[in-house]
Amino acid sequence: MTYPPHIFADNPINRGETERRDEDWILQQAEDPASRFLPFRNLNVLLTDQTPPELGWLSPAILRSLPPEAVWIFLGLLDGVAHFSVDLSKSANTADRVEAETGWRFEDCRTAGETMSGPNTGLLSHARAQLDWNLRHGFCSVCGHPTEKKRGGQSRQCPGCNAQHFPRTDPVVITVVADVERDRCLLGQSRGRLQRMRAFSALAGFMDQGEAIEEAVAREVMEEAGIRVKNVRYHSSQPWPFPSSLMIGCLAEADTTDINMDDEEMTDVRWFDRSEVLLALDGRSEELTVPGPIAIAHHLIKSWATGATNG
Ligand SMILES: NC(=O)C1=CN([C@@H]2O[C@H](COP(=O)(O)OP(=O)(O)OC[C@H]3O[C@@H](n4cnc5c(N)ncnc54)[C@H](O)[C@@H]3O)[C@@H](O)[C@H]2O)C=CC1
Repeated sequence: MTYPPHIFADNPINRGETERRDEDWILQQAEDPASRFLPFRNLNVLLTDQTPPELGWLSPAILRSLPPEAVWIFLGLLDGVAHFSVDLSKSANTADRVEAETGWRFEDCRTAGETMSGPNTGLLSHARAQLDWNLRHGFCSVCGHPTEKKRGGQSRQCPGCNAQHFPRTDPVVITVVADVERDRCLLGQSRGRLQRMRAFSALAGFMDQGEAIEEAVAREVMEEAGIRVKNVRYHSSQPWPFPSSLMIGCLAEADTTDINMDDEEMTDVRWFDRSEVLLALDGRSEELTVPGPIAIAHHLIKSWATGATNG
């Protein structure tokens, strides 16, 4: 990894690719008192009451208070110890009891990413995305039959038609476009979260099928801002588990500079001078607010503004 790891990246776990092929081994690990379970409630994660908080791991005893259909997945091994995640959404009493007995709390994962420290945010993004995928794929998309968890939740299989299903990741390109001649960069405010925060960010959008990264960047910037780009360069990437995106961070140069905004998706698109962007990164600009360090957008903007390149 050439960039200092992003929040939600740098997962320390060994995913146990060989071990997870043995379904009996997984069941044994799920009963081993040394194993650890990370509970989620409505995709909110259990966090400890430390400062900063850490992931709230429980012992396998938690499984005994859950109905047999409760969804749990094998994440992998840390120092040889099996680590799992488990869904408590349908067991409100158990979830309430866990909070009362530990003094810990279930927290929205984005907030968790902002408040935790260290590489365990990578483990959190892995656990959230994989649990969410398993919860959403209880039925076969080919024949409609209920599916079965395989390899500890790394895939699902349909006993009706034998189709195998694997977790999907949705690639999203996100780009800071520079106007090299006038030393400014292009940022936009999309409807929704950025509009509510009155913030501007790098332009982002889901990749289409049959599209290269460079093509997706050019299309998204043209769609949202009406600007043609050249010299698209990859910067770094960030897993973004809401629910299953992979942010592909890029830098590009403007080939044209007249903005023609898509006002269905965007509320504003503007060029910002480097001096204004540097102030905004420090939270000292009256004109511009940019996303915080949890977002790859922040690091792309910073790379451009400070002249730092990556790779
Ligand atoms: N970590 C970061 O720095 C940033 C992360 N993001 C994330 O990137 C993603 C895309 O960003 P935006 O385009 O602003 O998002 P958006 O969530 O506003 O999506 C735009 C449109 O794409 C469609 N869509 C939703 N899910 C899709 C999917 N899986 N595949 C294809 N199309 C889909 C929907 O019609 C939606 O209205 C979002 O998950 C957003 O949270 C966006 C900007 C910064």
